[in-house]
Amino acid sequence: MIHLSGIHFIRQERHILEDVNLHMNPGEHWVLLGRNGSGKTTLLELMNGYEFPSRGTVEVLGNRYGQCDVREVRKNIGYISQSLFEKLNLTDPVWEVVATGEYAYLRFYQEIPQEVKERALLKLEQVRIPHLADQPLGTLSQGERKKVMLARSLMMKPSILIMDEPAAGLDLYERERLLTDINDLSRQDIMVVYVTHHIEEIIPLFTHVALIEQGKLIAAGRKEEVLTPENVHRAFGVNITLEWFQERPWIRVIESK
Ligand SMILES: Nc1ncnc2c1ncn2[C@@H]1O[C@H](COP(=O)(O)OP(=O)(O)OP(=O)(O)O)[C@@H](O)[C@H]1O
Repeated sequence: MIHLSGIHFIRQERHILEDVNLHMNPGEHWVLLGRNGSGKTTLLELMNGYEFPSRGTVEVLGNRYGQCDVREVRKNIGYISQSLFEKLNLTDPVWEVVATGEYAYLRFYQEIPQEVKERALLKLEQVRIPHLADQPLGTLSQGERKKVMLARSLMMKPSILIMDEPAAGLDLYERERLLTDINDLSRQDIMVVYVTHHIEEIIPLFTHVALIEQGKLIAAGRKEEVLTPENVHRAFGVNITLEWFQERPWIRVIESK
């Protein structure tokens, strides 16, 4: 599905990604985990074809970037990020914001077909906020806004859904509600790629983890094998113990004296 091979990404003489090899196959759901500035968002931008590597190849859904029409490939990729949210109009009603996801437009300039409106309402039900359909986007809580983004990205039936820190800034309650909706995606035929710095956001849906540190992959593979205290220490520079509870990893920080 997504194959990054021998990726180097150099900008302004800085080696931002160095020899990254990452292969994500059908049936897998991935978390990219690493500190601030480690290169996670850059990896997502390469997968979306918004950036091109200085060296190496990117292949998504059987299409090699540089030899295909990236815009066509993007029609199968949902992307949830803060920068996309900032482009949406806060005065638009929620159902309309969701409906625009159908065509990957930011706004409609003509009447929205009834069938598209109905599908938008269904998506809002799926993320458990049907009652907010007519409210302007700007009146929603941060957690509700993230759910709108999720519903919107599902409108075009993506094969891959890429999320860049969707739970950032949410309180515990809102974060867990959003994670429940994301976990429910296991019932659909969508590969999820999720970026975070928080280990406890690795919900049961996710099968694989890639740990990144200063542009290099420390480890990538099945989550149980990658999430060792040694690897986490290499990625975050913090000593921890890690416990699995209800299929999620939870950490305790060990103070170094
Ligand atoms: N086009 C660019 N030109 C110069 N520097 C860049 C460019 N793109 C990314 N960087 C730098 O590369 C590093 C990695 O950035 P990136 O946004 O990928 O990190 P991240 O892991 O997503 O961080 P965060 O968790 O803080 O969002 C940062 O230091 C950033 O400033």
